[in-house]
Amino acid sequence: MSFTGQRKGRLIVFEGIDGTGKSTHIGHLRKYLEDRGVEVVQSFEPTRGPWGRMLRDSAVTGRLSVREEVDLFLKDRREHVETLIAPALARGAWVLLDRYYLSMMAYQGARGVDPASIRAANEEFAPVPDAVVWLDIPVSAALERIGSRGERDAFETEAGLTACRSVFASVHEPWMLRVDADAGQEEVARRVREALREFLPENTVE
Ligand SMILES: Nc1ncnc2c1ncn2[C@@H]1O[C@H](COP(=O)(O)OP(=O)(O)OP(=O)(O)O)[C@@H](O)[C@H]1O
Ligand SMILES: Cc1cn([C@H]2C[C@H](O)[C@@H](COP(=O)(O)O)O2)c(=O)[nH]c1=O
Repeated sequence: MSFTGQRKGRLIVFEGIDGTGKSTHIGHLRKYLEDRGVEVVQSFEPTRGPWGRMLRDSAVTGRLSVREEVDLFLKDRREHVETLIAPALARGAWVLLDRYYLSMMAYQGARGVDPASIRAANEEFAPVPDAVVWLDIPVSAALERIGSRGERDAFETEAGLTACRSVFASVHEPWMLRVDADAGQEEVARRVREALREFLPENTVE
């Protein structure tokens, strides 16, 4: 089975290793779209639901086994799709997500689970994105950005992030849009709009 819900809106996902600027650039894109009259629903994974909270707690209190992570991320995402993503797409909103199942391919993939089987398990119920904006920066630059905001958590080791970046790089799909995010915020925001040009209202990029 794959997702069969109505899709009048767009599903745009921001992905990348930690500290690449996903939440910053979702904010910029949201403003750009809302200024042009588009209804935007912004969300993130792991969510604030019960499964998502267990996952976030584990980043601080001690990492779960990879099987437990897979199980919890799938439960969290299923609930996210049912309660927020599918209804928003059905009514025509644009859904901007900070992480989705590409993160699971990268992060649980980096812990030894086959990324292709993770993708297949997710696509049984989760809508395939219209576009994934992969914000790419070198791991050293990401660690610098993470470092400047305080302690790193258990998901944020150098070896782990290097492995995750390789998984993102291995996804070759027309909807996987790599954006070089190792530049100032204004320039990266412009690159994001350029990458999404075909989707944007009136096809304009300013
Ligand atoms: N283009 C940029 N150049 C320099 N710094 C940036 C840029 N974009 C974001 N930052 C800064 O980098 C830090 C991380 O940004 P942000 O929280 O948006 O990243 P993120 O990808 O959402 O992180 P995480 O995945 O860890 O939640 C913040 O301090 C932000 O101000
Ligand atoms: C969706 C998803 C996320 N993760 C990891 C990736 C990050 O290290 C954390 C979330 O932290 P953020 O600062 O809120 O981005 O969760 C994962 O391992 N698998 C997933 O499916």
